[in-house]
Amino acid sequence: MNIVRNYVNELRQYAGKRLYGYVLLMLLISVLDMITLYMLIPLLSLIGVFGGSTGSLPFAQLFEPLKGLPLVTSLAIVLGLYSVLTIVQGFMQRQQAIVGAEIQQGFIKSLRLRVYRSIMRSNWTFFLRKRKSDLSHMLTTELARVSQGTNLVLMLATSILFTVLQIGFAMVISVKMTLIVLIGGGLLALYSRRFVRKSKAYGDRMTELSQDYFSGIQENLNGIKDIKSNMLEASHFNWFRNMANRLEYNLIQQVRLNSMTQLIYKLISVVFIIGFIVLSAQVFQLQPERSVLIILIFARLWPRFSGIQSYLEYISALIPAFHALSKLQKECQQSEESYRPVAHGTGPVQPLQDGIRCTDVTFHYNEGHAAALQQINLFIPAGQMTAIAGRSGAGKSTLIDLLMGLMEPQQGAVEVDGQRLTGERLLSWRNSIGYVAQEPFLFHSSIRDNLLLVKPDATEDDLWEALEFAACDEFVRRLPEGLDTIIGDRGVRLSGGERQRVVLARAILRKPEVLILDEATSSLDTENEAKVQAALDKLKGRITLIVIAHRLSTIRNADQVVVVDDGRIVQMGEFGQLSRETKGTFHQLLGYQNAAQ
Ligand SMILES: Nc1ncnc2c1ncn2[C@@H]1O[C@H](COP(=O)(O)OP(=O)(O)OP(=O)(O)O)[C@@H](O)[C@H]1O
Repeated sequence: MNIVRNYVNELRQYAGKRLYGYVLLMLLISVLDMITLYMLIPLLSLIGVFGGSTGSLPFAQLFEPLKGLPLVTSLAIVLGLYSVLTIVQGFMQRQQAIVGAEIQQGFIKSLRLRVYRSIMRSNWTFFLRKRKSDLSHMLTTELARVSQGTNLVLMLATSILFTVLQIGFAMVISVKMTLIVLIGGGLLALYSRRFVRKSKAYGDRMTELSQDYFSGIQENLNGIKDIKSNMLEASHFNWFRNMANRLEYNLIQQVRLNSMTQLIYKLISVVFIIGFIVLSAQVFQLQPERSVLIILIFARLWPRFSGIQSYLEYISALIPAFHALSKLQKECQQSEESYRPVAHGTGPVQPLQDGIRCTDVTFHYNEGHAAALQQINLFIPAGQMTAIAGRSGAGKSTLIDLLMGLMEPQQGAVEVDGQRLTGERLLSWRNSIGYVAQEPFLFHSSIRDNLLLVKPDATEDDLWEALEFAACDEFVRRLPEGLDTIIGDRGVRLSGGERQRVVLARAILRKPEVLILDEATSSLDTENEAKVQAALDKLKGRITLIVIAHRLSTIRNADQVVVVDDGRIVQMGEFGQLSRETKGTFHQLLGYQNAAQ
């Protein structure tokens, strides 16, 4: 129930005055509806039905003047009035539809922006916990369901208002008859609550199923090369078919439920109408014009009434989507970065003076699981090159992530120039870093756009200087449109080595205080690696370099090599010195590599 209240509150807060405008239009349309309905009686009376009498109806005196007029004139007046009212009502309905759509779309846009902003402001640990496909699912399918729900809520409100007004009108015609209908309707609504609950259960199931469907498709498409090369198409198609069957089953069950309640309402409406006619004529002995009017009212009201039930069921099925989005926003808020993000290039930058220090740092990805890093004590001096080496899974990338302030250690501290990495200091620290990840990421856009992303005001010369640094100027010149060549989805049209070099150029373009390379040259051939190596050597002393390298030859010139094994620092020192420690891990790693070459 809370979630419904939250939803309505959010909708009210967003729509503000427009919501009142919408309600006012609803009210006017319903009133006009009643008037046009009421006008049918004098019309029928004029053509001789009810023996020309409407005297027993409320407001009947309004039609008295018509009686003295010739039939054609009075008919023309009534029909003219009827047409004008219907046309005005039509215009109002159009306006109501537009305002409704504005409220619905505007609300969804604001929700979409809020959810996406919350996701963007979340810290790295949040993304480690979440499946990316779940986030895409929230921003697409679940938002679309909430949008659909918003439309239904507005329609439900319209139906409720219409129903209340028509019931009020019916009361004026016959209190007893209306009370009978109300009691019947009330009992039916009570009985129908079970259908609403069942529909909510289908909605919950739909959220789960569509989440699995979405993540499955995304994973399969990401791994399509493996699937094809290992002939796994058939088993993946089976998974897909199974998923499609479950989605189909769930939706059909929901429609079965909804159509069942509609059928019950229809059957009951037949009983009501028959009972009504018998009661009005035989028991309450209503005048024919009153009977016709009240039957007309309820005949039109009943579909609305059953519509309310139908809306309630569909809305209940869509509530889980809003719940899931609210939960996601809450999670994001709990994982919010300690600083407010700023536009790229506008944030503070603080030069690294002394260095980065880790004191007794211990980090677990999951509570209760083995630590990925334990008791790390390390100092990375400013302006020097520090290399991190170790076996696969030793904890090198985890250490880098902690140094960048992407994650916080559960024990110990990471300090930059003696300051903890929180709030403004974290912002200025991140702003000072150029980072090249293991799997370099490029947008589907031109090379120029990919570079300008980090420094929009870079000149042509700046761009080429960065490309030259990363040893990719030659291959970019050879591309059909040079810098303006569009590179495919995540840069797939470039080779692994070319991608790495463009990303390195992008990182260097910012002229960062600290350059962090996580196996950033692993896909380069020997010639290009030597070029990048020479360029990095030139940077020594000017910026702080932190490098993870599998190929140990690339860190020969490092000022300091840190060897990590099983989450601990096992050796630390200068390259030559470590290679001479014959019992050490580093010597072993060197031995494996020499043997492999
Ligand atoms: N997101 C994660 N959740 C849980 N455990 C993780 C996660 N990322 C890494 N680990 C674990 O932490 C340990 C260190 O991983 P890390 O990626 O830091 O190693 P690495 O030395 O960089 O390895 P590689 O050279 O293969 O990239 C590994 O045991 C790994 O399984």
